[in-house]
Amino acid sequence: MTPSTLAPAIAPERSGEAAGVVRHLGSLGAALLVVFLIAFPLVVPGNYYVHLVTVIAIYAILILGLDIVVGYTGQVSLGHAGLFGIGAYAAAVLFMKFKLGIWFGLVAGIGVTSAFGLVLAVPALRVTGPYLAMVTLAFGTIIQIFINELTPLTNGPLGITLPPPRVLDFASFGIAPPWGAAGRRLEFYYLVCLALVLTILVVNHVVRSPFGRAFEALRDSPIACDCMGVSVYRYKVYAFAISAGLAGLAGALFAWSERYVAPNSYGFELTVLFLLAATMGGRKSRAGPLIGAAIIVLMPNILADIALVRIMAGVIALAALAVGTLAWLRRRENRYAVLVPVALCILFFPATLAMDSVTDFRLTVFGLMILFVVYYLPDGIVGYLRDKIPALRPAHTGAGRAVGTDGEALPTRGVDAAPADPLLRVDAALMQFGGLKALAGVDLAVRPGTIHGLIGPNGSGKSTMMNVLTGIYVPTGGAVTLAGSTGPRRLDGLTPSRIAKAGVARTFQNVQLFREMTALENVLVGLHHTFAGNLADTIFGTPRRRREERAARRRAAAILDFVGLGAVAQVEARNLPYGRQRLLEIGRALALDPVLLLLDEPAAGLTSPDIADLSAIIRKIRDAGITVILIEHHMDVVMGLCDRVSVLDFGHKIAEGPAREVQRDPKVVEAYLGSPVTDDTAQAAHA
Ligand SMILES: Nc1ncnc2c1ncn2[C@@H]1O[C@H](COP(=O)(O)OP(=O)(O)OP(=O)(O)O)[C@@H](O)[C@H]1O
Repeated sequence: MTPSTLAPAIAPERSGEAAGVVRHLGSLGAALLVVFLIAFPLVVPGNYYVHLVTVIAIYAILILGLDIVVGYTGQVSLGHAGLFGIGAYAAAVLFMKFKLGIWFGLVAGIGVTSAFGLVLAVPALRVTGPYLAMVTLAFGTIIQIFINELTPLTNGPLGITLPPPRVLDFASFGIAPPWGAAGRRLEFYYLVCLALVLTILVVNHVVRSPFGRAFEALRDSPIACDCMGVSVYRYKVYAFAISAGLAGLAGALFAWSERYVAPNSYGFELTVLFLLAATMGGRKSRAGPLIGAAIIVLMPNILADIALVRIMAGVIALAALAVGTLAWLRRRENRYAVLVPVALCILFFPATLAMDSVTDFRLTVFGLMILFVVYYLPDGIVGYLRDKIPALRPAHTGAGRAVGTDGEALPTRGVDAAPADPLLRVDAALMQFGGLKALAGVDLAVRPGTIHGLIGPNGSGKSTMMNVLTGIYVPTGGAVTLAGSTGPRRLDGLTPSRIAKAGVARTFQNVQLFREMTALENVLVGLHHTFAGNLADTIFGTPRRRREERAARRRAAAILDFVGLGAVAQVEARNLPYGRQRLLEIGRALALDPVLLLLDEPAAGLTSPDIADLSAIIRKIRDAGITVILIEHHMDVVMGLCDRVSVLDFGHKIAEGPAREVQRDPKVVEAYLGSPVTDDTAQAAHA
């Protein structure tokens, strides 16, 4: 490759050694958690504190699940308190009606809540943003009303009382419990701890799997995710169902922990608390939900003790004063921004002195905490620490893990059509936006194994054609047909993900990478179709799942090498220079094993050396047997690469043929220069 902004190797964001340290830190954290959970009731006796840790662990299970929806897929759910309530009632009703104990309750909690989660997700996840928030909020409210009104099943407002849970049923085996009454009380505590540890393991497996990558990808760019053959809707539903299952598990445990369920325990206030915990702890981490759960469980206890609140308010006020003073003395840029939070933190101290109790202002305190998190801690406590201490950043890509580069970048996928027959046919494509015909009956025939240029002035309909070919737009009229081994297949009307699976990959005019994912992970999303493993394989981390992951990583590394990005495999896409982002988009598209690759202005914004590298890569792609449609404004690129060129103008095809011939076509010259062709203008156009 020629020296260019594409070429200089970027120091990988984190060396393999550092990533190894992170993995060790993660394992160390997990080991410390296990030791803490085992030792806690032995070191700190007393039911009160054991119960406190039990509730923190139960909430953490729910928030770990909520993080999959909120942190990974970027959706908002205000319905998780409702799901928590369903889990609790599933366990409680099972006992009240059939005297079935805790184990049945846990299974029912997970099963019933996952089913409710699916019922909610299937319609709700067709909408996004505020609409999704409203639908899930309505769900939570309806569940609470139902629980209240369905008295024959739920005992209505009176609630259901449960006996102490019997985790190990020694009596059934006719043996006496080997430990005394105090030990029997701890059985439930250790069951909750086990559930928490298993939840952490399962969530780890899920988020590091193709499922987890799909969740992150759909948050970063839903359109690119669909065009990689990963159905955004389907994976949102998966995320919601997994999250609901964990909410159900937490709910069932909570019912047996409190030994009482009542409708008003699962209202809007709890939903707000869960969201506060998920955002304050820090998204996309296992530590974040634990920290968040601890905060929301301990906070009401702290707020109930006014003396403790005053001490804490005093400490916060002093810290805020120090931060504010330093910001002003050092004339930091953020000194105006910190003014309001510093003033609020300082004023909080005299306010606590004036009050006898802050319990009644609990919701106000939580509201202020949410505001604080949203404005000053958007990535939560864990996000803040990761920002300040690079060694804590996640090694979720397995950075540093040896990735073999012996994989084959582009397996030759036989061209199914005979070379003379077109691989892609577009017949009379019509795309109308109101009164505007962006495509007014365009025909196109793209021969296999060629680079077919699609050019035209701005607004002539090129990107619209790309969007029609990839299913982002359903054409108003006409047909799109792709040749295949089983005969021609109509693409118009199919979803983008189905078209992608049929073998049509694309890049975007405005780069659409999965920004928070590394280069390697971006390509792995493109390789999603190579994973046959299902959700059970993912949850249990089966040998098949591990085998597929290893093969995909080898292949992804080979693809990155193919596009010259091997050295930056572990760099997050958002941190790559623009030229490399464009190459990464091409690599990701190649991972789909396409028969047809659509490149939408790949040279836009690149320097001349970058364009030379890019042209070499596009040629290599064609030589590997992949047909390319190239939209490009750089005429030298089009002339140098394209076997045939079609020219659009105002939604009509005005010329087609070999590149050199088309360049001289008077209609083309006129379309580009905006005036009828003369000898002078023709010369100018050729230049
Ligand atoms: N979603 C849409 N809604 C309404 N009009 C649209 C939409 N998409 C494209 N158009 C219009 O269709 C016409 C063709 O746009 P298109 O983006 O396909 O042109 P283009 O040839 O790709 O232009 P450029 O080279 O600037 O990217 C333009 O007039 C554009 O405003």
